[in-house]
Amino acid sequence: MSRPRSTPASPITTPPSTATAPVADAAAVQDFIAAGEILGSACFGCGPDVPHGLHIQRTGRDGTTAFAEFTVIPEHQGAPGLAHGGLLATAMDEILGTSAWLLGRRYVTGRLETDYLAPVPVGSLVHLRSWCKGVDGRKAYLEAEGRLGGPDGRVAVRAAALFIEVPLEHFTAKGTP
Ligand SMILES: CCCCCCCCCCCCCCCC(=O)SCCNC(=O)CCNC(=O)[C@H](O)C(C)(C)COP(=O)(O)OP(=O)(O)OC[C@H]1O[C@@H](n2cnc3c(N)ncnc32)[C@H](O)[C@@H]1OP(=O)(O)O
Repeated sequence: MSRPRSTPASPITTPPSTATAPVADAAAVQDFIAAGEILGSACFGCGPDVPHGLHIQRTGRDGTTAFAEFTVIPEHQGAPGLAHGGLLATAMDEILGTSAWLLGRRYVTGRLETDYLAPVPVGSLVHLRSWCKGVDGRKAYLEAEGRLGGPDGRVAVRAAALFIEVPLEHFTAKGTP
C-alpha cells in the first residue's frame, strides 16, 4: 500500500507555473459584512440559524490564511460514534471558501479533493485552517486541514481545492431549481 501523499492536491488543484502569489485584500473584512447581508444566516457551514448546521466559528486570519473551529455533534454522525465524511468535506469547503474570500473577490468551489487521515469522534472540537497557494486569472488554488487536540494537533482531514471567481450575479440571480 502506498503512503499518503504529502499534499492532497491533484494536478487540477495544483497551481500552474503561471500562478502568482496570493495577496490578501485589506478591505476583505468589510466585504465579508456585505457578503453576510447577501448570504444571510442560513449557511449550513456557519449560519447560526441552522439547527443542526456546523456552526463554524471563524477565529482569525493571517494574510490569506483563515482559522476556524466547530464541534461535531451527534447529528453530524456517519459511522457509529464518528463524524460523517461528507460533513467533514463540508467543513473543508467552508474554511477554503473563507480563505478564498480573504482575496477580496467572490469565489465558488469548482473542485474539492479531500483526504481522510484519522477518524473524528462525535464530540470533537475540530480546528480548521486554510490558505491560498496561488492565483491564476479567475482560478484560486487552496489547501485546508482539520486538526484534533488543538490548533497544532493531529491532522484528521485535509483538502485541496480549485475556486473560481464569479460575479455578484452568481449569488443574486435566481436560476431554475
Ligand atoms: C458575517 C457573515 C460573514 C460572511 C463571510 C463570507 C465568507 C465567505 C465564506 C464562504 C464559505 C462558503 C464556502 C462554500 C463555497 C461553496 O460551496 S460554493 C457552492 C458550490 N459550488 C458551486 O455551486 C459552483 C457551481 N459551478 C458553477 O457555477 C460554474 O461551473 C463555475 C464554477 C462558476 C464556472 O463556470 P464559468 O463561470 O462558466 O467558468 P468556466 O469557463 O466554466 O470555468 C472557468 C475556468 O475554471 C475551470 N474550471 C471550472 N470548474 C472546474 C472544475 N470543476 N475542475 C477543473 N477546472 C474547472 C475551467 O476549465 C476554466 O478554465 P480555463 O478555460 O479558464 O483555463
